[in-house]
Amino acid sequence: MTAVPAIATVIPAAGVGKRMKADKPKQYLPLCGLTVLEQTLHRLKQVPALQQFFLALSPDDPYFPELSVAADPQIQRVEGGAERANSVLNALLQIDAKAYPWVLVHDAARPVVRVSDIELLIDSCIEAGQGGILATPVRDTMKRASDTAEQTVEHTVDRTGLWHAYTPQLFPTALLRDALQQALAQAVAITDEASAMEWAGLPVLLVQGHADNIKITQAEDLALAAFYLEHSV
Ligand SMILES: Nc1ccn([C@@H]2O[C@H](COP(=O)(O)OP(=O)(O)OP(=O)(O)O)[C@@H](O)[C@H]2O)c(=O)n1
Ligand SMILES: C[C@](O)(CO)[C@H](O)COP(=O)(O)O
Repeated sequence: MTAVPAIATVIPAAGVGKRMKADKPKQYLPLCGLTVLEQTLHRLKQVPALQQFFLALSPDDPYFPELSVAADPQIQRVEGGAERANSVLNALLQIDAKAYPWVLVHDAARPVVRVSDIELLIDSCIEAGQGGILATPVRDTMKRASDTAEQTVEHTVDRTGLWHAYTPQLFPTALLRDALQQALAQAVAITDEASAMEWAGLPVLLVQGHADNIKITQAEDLALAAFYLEHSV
């Protein structure tokens, strides 16, 4: 068993939740008696290797100070950015890469991630000596839409080797920070940490996790997340 080095955890939580169409950002919506964000923090804090959290919040976030976790000394607040990648980079720039040579990034909007999957990701990446992501193979037939006004199929996409990328994503801190900073400086489209590492030509492990690690994005996701929270191990 390889010794686990110190890992900093970044939680992007500065989004507005446009697709949720709710009266507040989705990370603050109620879920099984807590907020979505608190449920996510509860999962992450069950992993002994995760001791220091960098929480990216909107500068004018009025909700977080009302939560009991606002007083948690393990949580350092960081100013969120215009896009998710900017929020993550702002957090990375606050991390001492010598003190925390690895960084795990996990969406606030993914409250049902299994502790066992997080630990599988950590063990797999540290053992391999390279970063990686939780992911699951695509199970549905995938279609590419035509660019006409009506929603029609242009063609079926070969799903061989296609995976859904989830979070957490775990990488060497300095490598991710530098790759993300350079990619954003060159206006590269970055939707997850792995895409910055790929752009920089660095390896990304695919670690198969459970498909119940859903990202709360639209209204129907809340009921599914509640079901998984009440039934997941
Ligand atoms: N500028 C941003 C945008 C998003 N996020 C965070 O990144 C995670 C995944 O992003 P997404 O699901 O897209 O959240 P939103 O951007 O809030 O959703 P939408 O695109 O519907 O507005 C969420 O925890 C969100 O809070 C962030 O920290 N900073
Ligand atoms: C990071 C992520 O959750 C991996 O699937 C996803 O890319 C976030 O995308 P979003 O559009 O910011 O929700």
